[in-house]
Amino acid sequence: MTPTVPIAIIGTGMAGLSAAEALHAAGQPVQLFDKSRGSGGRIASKRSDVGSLDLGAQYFTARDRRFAAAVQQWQLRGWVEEWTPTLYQFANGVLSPSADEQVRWVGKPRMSAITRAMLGALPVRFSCRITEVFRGERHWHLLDAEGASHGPFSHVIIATPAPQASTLLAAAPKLAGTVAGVSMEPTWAVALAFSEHLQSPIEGCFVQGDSLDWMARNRSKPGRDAAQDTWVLHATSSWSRQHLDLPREQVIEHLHGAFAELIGCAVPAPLFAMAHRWLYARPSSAHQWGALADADLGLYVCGDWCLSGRVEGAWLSGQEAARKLLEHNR
Ligand SMILES: Cc1cc2nc3c(=O)[nH]c(=O)nc-3n(C[C@H](O)[C@H](O)[C@H](O)COP(=O)(O)OP(=O)(O)OC[C@H]3O[C@@H](n4cnc5c(N)ncnc54)[C@H](O)[C@@H]3O)c2cc1C
Ligand SMILES: NC(=O)c1ccc[n+]([C@@H]2O[C@H](COP(=O)([O-])OP(=O)(O)OC[C@H]3O[C@@H](n4cnc5c(N)ncnc54)[C@H](O)[C@@H]3O)[C@@H](O)[C@H]2O)c1
Repeated sequence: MTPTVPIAIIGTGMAGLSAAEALHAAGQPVQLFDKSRGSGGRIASKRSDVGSLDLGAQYFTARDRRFAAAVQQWQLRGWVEEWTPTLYQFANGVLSPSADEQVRWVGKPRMSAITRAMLGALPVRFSCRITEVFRGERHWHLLDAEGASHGPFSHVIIATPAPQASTLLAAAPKLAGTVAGVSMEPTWAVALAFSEHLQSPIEGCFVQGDSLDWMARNRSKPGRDAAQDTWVLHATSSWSRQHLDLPREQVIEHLHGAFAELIGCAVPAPLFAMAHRWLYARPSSAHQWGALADADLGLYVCGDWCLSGRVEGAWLSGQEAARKLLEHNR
């Protein structure tokens, strides 16, 4: 490996940052890219007039020993805290308490605080959508949507949802074929804020319904702005797929209605409402790939969809991409 030529990492979600951290710790220079204005990907917190709202990942669990050790470090640094919501479930038309023993973690004071802290001072270019990944005589180069080229790079790690990764894999047709076979499901997310606190004990609720899948009281998480009663609602994959192009106001109206019917208390008109569409929210099925690679070429692909489709899976997949890269180039 030529230590002065950096490794390009496309995507600053949990998978890309996990790979970046591992490579940086091994003394390898990295250069990150993201099409968004900030890091985090689906670990997203939207700043709004009613405080910061976690619109993507709501919390995460740590079942793998290695991930649990990383989370322990994050906790010591104050990046994450345990969230202990009063949990409910809605199943077969019945709303009931559903407490359990599962430890659930959230970023503090917002979910995206974790990825922001992981990025630290690593070199990154935001608002830079990579459209092409190509190999020159010795090194890799990237082309962005503005037509600018970036490089040279010794290796490239693509850490995006599968449908976005497959379009960047023209240099490795076999890998591209595998990745193109992964489908991902959408999720509509809606945030609502009420000026008065709703008369409900619910802080998180797993819903088995036609349209709603999950609802959470944002202010029940540690470090959140508690002035308003803010809620985040997620629609099911199938409702989201069927209503992919519904105007945002209608998505808000529908999910607000479903929420009001379910929660069992008076629900006034929200003083704030917004909707966000996640096109590639979760893989349709889980895989056990860890990370994918054409190691001879120097191309690696990682993301939650290579494993469990959760924050933990994304972190593990990034670690695995870095491990494969370092091992192949020892
Ligand atoms: C609504 C919702 C709720 C969820 N709830 C939970 C939960 O409660 N618990 C849990 O564990 N998981 C949850 N998840 C899943 C979790 O968010 C993901 O598993 C994890 O964040 C994925 O990380 P990633 O790095 O693989 O991908 P991403 O976070 O999607 O990161 C990919 C990054 O690549 C960038 N990118 C894409 N294409 C390009 C390009 N061409 N050029 C440059 N940059 C590009 C994107 O902007 C993005 O920042 C949820 C997801 C959603 C959407
Ligand atoms: N909306 C999306 O796009 C998206 C994408 C990825 C993950 N997620 C969600 O992220 C969560 C992460 O999963 P995890 O395994 O880390 O967390 P987890 O163990 O809390 O939940 C896993 C699943 O188990 C069930 N469950 C857990 N505790 C329950 C309880 N007390 N009462 C009733 N049902 C309960 C729910 O169906 C839940 O979806 C899941 O809820 C998943 O649906 C959502």
